[in-house]
Amino acid sequence: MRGIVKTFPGARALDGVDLEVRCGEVHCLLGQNGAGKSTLIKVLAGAHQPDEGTVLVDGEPVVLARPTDALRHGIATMYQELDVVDGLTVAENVYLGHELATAGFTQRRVAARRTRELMARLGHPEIRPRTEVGALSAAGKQIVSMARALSHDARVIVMDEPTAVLDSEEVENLFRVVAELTAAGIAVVYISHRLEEIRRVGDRLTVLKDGRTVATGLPVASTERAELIRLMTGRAVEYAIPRRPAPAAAAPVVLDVEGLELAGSFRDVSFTVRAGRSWASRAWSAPDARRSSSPCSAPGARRPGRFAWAAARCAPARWPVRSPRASGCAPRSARARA
Ligand SMILES: Nc1ncnc2c1ncn2[C@@H]1O[C@H](COP(=O)(O)OP(=O)(O)OP(=O)(O)O)[C@@H](O)[C@H]1O
Repeated sequence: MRGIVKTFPGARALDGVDLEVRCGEVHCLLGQNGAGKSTLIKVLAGAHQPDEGTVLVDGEPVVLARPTDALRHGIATMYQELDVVDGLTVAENVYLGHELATAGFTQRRVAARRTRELMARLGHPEIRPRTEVGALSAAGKQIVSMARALSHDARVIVMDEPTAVLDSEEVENLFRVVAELTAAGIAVVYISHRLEEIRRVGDRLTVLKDGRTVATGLPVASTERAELIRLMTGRAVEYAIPRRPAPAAAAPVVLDVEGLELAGSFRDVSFTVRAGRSWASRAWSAPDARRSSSPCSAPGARRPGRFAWAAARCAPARWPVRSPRASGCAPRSARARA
């Protein structure tokens, strides 16, 4: 992609972006919110038309006027907001928009067989072709979306925040699939905000800021984290994440949680938070600490600090949560702090 410009009313989303992706690499696309990543991949997917710039496939300029053009050139996109149809079966979703040429019953049988093969390749043979997609978890729907990308014989697969809906085991499976795809020469454009993940999975990276390419083709392995933050924010790391003065060791406890449990979601979570401290959760990395479908998993509740309070408000049976008042702090300021 060369010199891509895209303007919306009131926003110049892309202001001359360059991106070069090679066969068999994982090319990570980084940038803060609003940097232009989604707009760029929508141009690549044929969903947006650029105002200026060129897209080249194998060195030849192509026009991606609609999503089917992108697919024809082997570019498939898995969007963050899962684009599967709940009321259709897995096989119908995989072949949606490019139904097999054979008719009726034969078509359904062939689609089912190929879908089974794709699911086995993706490490999920338990996802049956005739299952209705609405019955699958978010992670299952993502696998269907990936199977659809593979069914197009894609040469470039764009993954927009693919791990956002996955737990740690499913993330490992995704990384395995990505390694298999790249070993077969398929290029993956990988968008993520998680720098550790990029470090694990990526080969090269491109950083966008305010609709411009600020770095492209950097090797992931030798690019320091601090450099990435500087490129994304335009500021050195000490300014992007200012140092906080260390809290006094004897600072009062504002929140004290012991043996927190929500059946099927997490167990035995204990922590205390002292005034002036931030608290980083380890709960979500515990083997059995999975995302909950309870009200505790409401947006924001996954953020560790708020999680503590959101969980406290859900109040299941076994929660010896000691109130800030008991530890001698004014509840109001404690709540504000948390
Ligand atoms: N359809 C639209 N109409 C108007 N402005 C838009 C539209 N789509 C994107 N923008 C604007 O373009 C800029 C780039 O947005 P974009 O969604 O591409 O960023 P992003 O890097 O993907 O951010 P995020 O990580 O939050 O998804 C933002 O200022 C956004 O508000």
